[in-house]
Amino acid sequence: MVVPYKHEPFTDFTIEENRKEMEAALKLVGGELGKEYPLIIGGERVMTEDKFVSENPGNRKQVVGYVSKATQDHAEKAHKIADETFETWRKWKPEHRANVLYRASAMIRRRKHEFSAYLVYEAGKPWKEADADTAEAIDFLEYYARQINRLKNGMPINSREIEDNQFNYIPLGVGVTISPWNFAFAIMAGTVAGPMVAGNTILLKPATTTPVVAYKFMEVLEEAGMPAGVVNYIPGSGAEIGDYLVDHPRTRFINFTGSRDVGVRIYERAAKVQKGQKWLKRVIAEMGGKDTIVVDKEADLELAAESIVSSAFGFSGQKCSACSRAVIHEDVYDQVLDRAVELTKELTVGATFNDNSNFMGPVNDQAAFDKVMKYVEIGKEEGRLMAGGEGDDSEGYFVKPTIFADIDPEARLMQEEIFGPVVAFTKAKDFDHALEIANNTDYGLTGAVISNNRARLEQAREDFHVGNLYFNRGCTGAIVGYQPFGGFNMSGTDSKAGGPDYLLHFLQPKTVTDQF
Ligand SMILES: NC(=O)c1ccc[n+]([C@@H]2O[C@H](COP(=O)([O-])OP(=O)(O)OC[C@H]3O[C@@H](n4cnc5c(N)ncnc54)[C@H](O)[C@@H]3O)[C@@H](O)[C@H]2O)c1
Ligand SMILES: N[C@@H](CCC=O)C(=O)O
Repeated sequence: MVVPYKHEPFTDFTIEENRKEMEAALKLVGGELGKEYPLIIGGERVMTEDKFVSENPGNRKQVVGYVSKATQDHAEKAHKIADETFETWRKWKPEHRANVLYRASAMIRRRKHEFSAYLVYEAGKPWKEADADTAEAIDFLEYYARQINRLKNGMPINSREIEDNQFNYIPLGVGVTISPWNFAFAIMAGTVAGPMVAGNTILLKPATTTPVVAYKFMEVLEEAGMPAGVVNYIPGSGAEIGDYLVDHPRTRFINFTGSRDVGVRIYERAAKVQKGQKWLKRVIAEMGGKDTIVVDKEADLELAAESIVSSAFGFSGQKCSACSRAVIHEDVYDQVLDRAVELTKELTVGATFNDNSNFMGPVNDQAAFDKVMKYVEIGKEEGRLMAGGEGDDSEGYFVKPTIFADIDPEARLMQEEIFGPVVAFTKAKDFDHALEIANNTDYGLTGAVISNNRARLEQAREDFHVGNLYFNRGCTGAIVGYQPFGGFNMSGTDSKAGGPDYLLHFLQPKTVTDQF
């Protein structure tokens, strides 16, 4: 019998044995860098001339891998194979599909640090962040495998004397998973595993800067017993194959995680019924955030400063959940700001593949570096620079953790997703005003309130309009099965990854009445 779900524990790298194991994994993966990777279509390896160069963002000269780039012809072939494979995969017993995920998860757990090492090289993650990403990938596989077992017999409904009514869930068909680079393993694996275990077949288009870790995941799925053609690996550019896959009349659903602009584009395109299309496509689009921590006047101010700093600068602020706005009651504003600045100035920034002591690694690539530095310049015009404000892209893409004070709630720094280590502070005259500012964005993903006043926390529970709300802690770090994750408004369709309803997005209920 399968034991009840429990999330994968994080590794404590202050323990020497763990540190040594991670160093050994980094060495092992270091020896694998620079390889060429093919597409995987129906289990077949297809090497293309044209390749993505996946670089280490902490050392731009280091190539992590050369990854084959799918064309529209490859996408078409993969689509056909996924369509054919659906006819057999959908008939697999749900518990047998779940067994593939249990096996894959066990294999990843045994090679946990190896996967984290890929994330350190390919995404520039600090060890702790890489370890959390790998743990979350394991969690998604374990959790969704259990969830399909919960749904496999449908739901009870009523029957009259002369009939037997049954209500069951069946899969949808071929889905396209389009994943981001920032949780290059967890989100990629979760957005594949959920629909897959539900009986759908998948075309996986991973982010172009982190395709190698996705290839390693494909190898695990295959070794764990996934039949050829169930998940097809087709990295490619958004412009060349992204639109093609979204528009394809045989695409049944799109499971997207990424930026608001791309999510909205996919949503609009998928709404158009194409020639030969027999259904309305489903779109699951989890998008950006502009997340706020509110600090009340009655609050643990040390906790407030620590929560803001860790949520703003963990993984260089490159989380959709990252705190990019701190809204502080005017009575305690200066104290919280000063302490956050002090804590921020203690943080170290540098490469993480050769040094675990750096709190922050690089940002993702040149485009991310340029974007963050552009916002630093905007911030200098919109407010007071209190910490950071500098970047260095000579070896890798490093930006110092940056705090701006006294930013107007309507300013660009308070409204636009930066996706880097920049947080804007603003003053609220009372708690109502703080919530008003917190809700004043197009997004609605995460938020936190630091307060010792129960009535105000309860007020926030009702009025702070975000998909994931936290009290007296930071606003990042949702755990699969404990804090189902997804946002409101322009943060997306609120699919709640890692939640009990998630698989229903990839299933359709069918009612059968047998009259006697
Ligand atoms: N809400 C969430 O759960 C969540 C989680 C992680 C990241 N994010 C968001 O993701 C963004 C960062 O990730 P990113 O930079 O990889 O996002 P992105 O939108 O640039 O890319 C995401 C994916 O979309 C693909 N893509 C680009 N153009 C496309 C097109 N025309 N058609 C189809 N696919 C296309 C990319 O290649 C990539 O695989 C941030 O906005 C962040 O907030 C949200
Ligand atoms: N689920 C992650 C964020 C994912 C988006 O980047 C968190 O809760 O911090």
